[in-house]
Amino acid sequence: MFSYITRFFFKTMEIPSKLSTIKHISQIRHYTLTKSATNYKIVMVRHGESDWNRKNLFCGWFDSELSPKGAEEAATAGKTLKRGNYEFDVAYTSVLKRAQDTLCIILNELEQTDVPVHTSWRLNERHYGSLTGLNKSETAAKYGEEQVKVWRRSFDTPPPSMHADHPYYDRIVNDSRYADGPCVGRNFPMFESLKLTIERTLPYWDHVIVPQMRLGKRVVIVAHGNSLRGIVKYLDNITDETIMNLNLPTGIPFEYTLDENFKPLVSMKFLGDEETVKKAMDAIAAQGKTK
Ligand SMILES: O=C(OP(=O)(O)O)[C@H](O)COP(=O)(O)O
Repeated sequence: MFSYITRFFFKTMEIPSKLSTIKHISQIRHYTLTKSATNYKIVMVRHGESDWNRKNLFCGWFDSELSPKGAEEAATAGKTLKRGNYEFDVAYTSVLKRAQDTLCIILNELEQTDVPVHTSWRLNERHYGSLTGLNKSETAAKYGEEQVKVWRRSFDTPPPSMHADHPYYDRIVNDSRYADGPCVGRNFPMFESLKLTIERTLPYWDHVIVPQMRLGKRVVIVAHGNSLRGIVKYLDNITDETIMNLNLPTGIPFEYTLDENFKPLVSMKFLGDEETVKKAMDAIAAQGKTK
C-alpha cells in the first residue's frame, strides 16, 4: 500500500489552513494527520481492463465488457481490499457494464454482496464523441500524437461531436438505461471534455455521495478513467495543465481521507505496489502513441 504522492510526486507537508491550487503534479500533497479530527475515508477504483481498453479503442459511452485480464484485475482489487479489512456500507458506479461488473467482482471477493449499489450515468466515462470506436494509435498516426493528447487529456478541448450517422450513435442514444435521463436534445452528451464531464459528475458527488459520507457511510466508487480524474481534480484542486499528466490505472483501488469539509487530508493512496501502479499509469499514457 502506498501513496501515489510519495514516489513520483509527493512530499509530506503540514496541513495548510487552505489548499492552494496545485500547479504541478509533484505538488499533490500527502498531508500528515497531526491531530485527530472528523475525517472520512472513501475508496475509488477505475474498472478493470475492458475489451476496448485491450484493443486500444476510444470507448466512452460504448458499453464494452471487461476483458479476462480486467476481471482478474477486479478480483485482485477485491482481494487487496479484503486483506486491508475494508468494509463498505454503500457503493456507487456508472450505468456501464465494465464498471458494474468490476464492482460486483470486488464485492464478491469481499464477501459483501449485500452492500447497496447505486448506479448513475453521472459516473459514466466521458463521452468520446466521434472518436468512439477508433483505435488510439491509428488516430495518432492520422492526426498526430499531440492532437490525440489534447483530445485525451486537455481540460476543456472536447473531441469532435458524435452525429447520427456514427456507427454507435443509435446504440448509445437509444439505450434503455438512459430512459430516465439524460435527455437527447437537452443534456445527453454527444461529446465531452474533462470540464464537461466534471460538470455532470460533481453534482452527484456533492448531492449524493458526500451526504452519505456525512452520515458515516463507508463508500466505494467504481467508475472510469476520466470520470474519476474529474473527481480527483476537484478534490486536490489540480490545475488544468497538471491534470493532463494524470493517468489512472485500471483495477487498482485508491483511497482518500477527507477532513470535515471533505477536503483531502491524504490524497490518492493506492492500495497496490508502487512499481505496478507506475507501470500501469505509464502504459495508459502511452496508449496515445503511434505505436
Ligand atoms: O472508455 C474509456 O475509459 P474507461 O476505460 O475508464 O471507461 C476511454 O476510452 C479511456 O481512454 P483514455 O485513457 O484515452 O481517456
